[in-house]
This record gives sequence, structure tokens and C-alpha cells, in this order.
Amino acid sequence: MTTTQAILELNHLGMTFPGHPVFNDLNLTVRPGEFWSIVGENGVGKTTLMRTILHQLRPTTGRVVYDPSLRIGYVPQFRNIDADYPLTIRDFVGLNLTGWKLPWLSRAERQRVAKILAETGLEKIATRPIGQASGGEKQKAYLAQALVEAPSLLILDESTASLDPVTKTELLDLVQWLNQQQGLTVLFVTHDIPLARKYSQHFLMLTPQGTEQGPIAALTDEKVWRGERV
Ligand SMILES: Nc1ncnc2c1ncn2[C@@H]1O[C@H](COP(=O)(O)OP(=O)(O)OP(=O)(O)O)[C@@H](O)[C@H]1O
Repeated sequence: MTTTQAILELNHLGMTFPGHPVFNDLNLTVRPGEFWSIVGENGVGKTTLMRTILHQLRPTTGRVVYDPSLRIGYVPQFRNIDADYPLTIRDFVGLNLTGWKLPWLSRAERQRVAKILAETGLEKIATRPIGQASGGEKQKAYLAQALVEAPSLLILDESTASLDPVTKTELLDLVQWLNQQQGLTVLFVTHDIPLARKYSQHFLMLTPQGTEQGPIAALTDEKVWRGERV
């Protein structure tokens, strides 16, 4: 780490799929407690960048450097769950703790799941089969599943895109509360610029020409318009 306070640094990061450059010389320093929005037009490379940060993809050039204590929670884009999926919401939220082997949770782990279910507003429906939950409830369960391992960095990859405005606000209010009260660091991938402005302090904008970053107030309509139509 060149900056002692950073929990994540992207140094000269580049990614090229065969015959298809996605991003190049991308540099980013993320410090504890920061809330970043990652924006840019469809196909510009936001998910590829998140997968590189998660070490699911190896960058073509450059490096992803973590603070050794970093724990990442990932909430994907909404994925439906079959109506007959056998787990309750509570079991689904606890899956990451069990290494996906049920039902052997320790007392402390059960308490942790209960706390997260309460924080995410899922307590009352914890025994409902997750396949029968609404889309918003399922997405909250994905968030709860990511939070149960007490991450220091939460990545929301268009996780609110399919939600109605009220559920979106509920979910992001909770993330903001965790950000402000517990210092949770957040990377929020979104196409929703008003939401980015409402919740984040910084933006990283990917464009086919390169990246721009700065305080969220600098993400002007003109910049968004230019970035999405170049
Ligand atoms: N494994 C892969 N192999 C080859 N090309 C890929 C692979 N994964 C992604 N791509 C391509 O890389 C580009 C960036 O995709 P990515 O999903 O990162 O974009 P995005 O900004 O997240 O888009 P959206 O906003 O539509 O979700 C796209 O052109 C995509 O087709």
C-alpha cells in the first residue's frame, strides 16, 4: 500500500478480453468509511472491475492491493430464486457462515444471523421459504447474506436496479446507516445518478475513453451525459 490508510488500491489496472480492451491504467484509492458510486454506460466494464477487485478475474495489467484485514461482502444484481427452493430466509442468510452446509451454526453465529435479520427488516418473515419471498425481500436477503460475515467493504453491483423506489430507499438507507455508524466502506455500482448523488461521497465513472473520479458534487449532468454518449 502506498497510502497507509487505504483499504483497497487499484494500481494501473487494465483488463482486455481477447480482442476487446475494457479498461486501462485505472487507479483508485479507497479509504475506510468511504461510499463510492461506480457509474458508466452499459458494457463499459463496471462488473468486470468488481470481479477483478473480488479476484474472480486476473487483470491484464496492474494490481489490486488489499489491506490485509479487508473482508469483502458482495451483493449481486437481482437473481430470482425458484419458488420451491427449500431454505427459509433465516437459513439462506446463514449460508455463508456454514460453508453452505446446513444446519450447523454455533450459538454466536445464530445470534449474528438474528441481528442481521433484525437490521435488514427480515426478522418477521425469517421462517418464510425464500422462494416465496417478494423480489425486494429476496434482495434484502442477499444483502443480509453479504453482511452476516461482517465485511469491511460492501460491493453492491446494481443490487437495487430491479427494486421499487420505496424498497430501494429502505435498502440504501440501511447501507448508509452501516456506512455512517459502523464505518462500512461501500462500492455502489449503479445507473441511477440521483441515487448515487443521494448516498455516495465519491464517484468513479468509466467511459470507453478512460476513467474520471472525484467528489460526488462533481458528477454533473453534463458529465453524465457526455460519459454515456461518447
Ligand atoms: N468473460 C468475458 N469474456 C469476454 N468479454 C467479456 C467477459 N465479461 C465481460 N465481457 C465484455 O466486457 C465488456 C464489459 O462488460 P461488463 O459486464 O463489465 O460491463 P458493465 O459496465 O457492468 O455493463 P452493464 O451496465 O450493462 O451491466 C462487455 O463488452 C462484455 O461483453
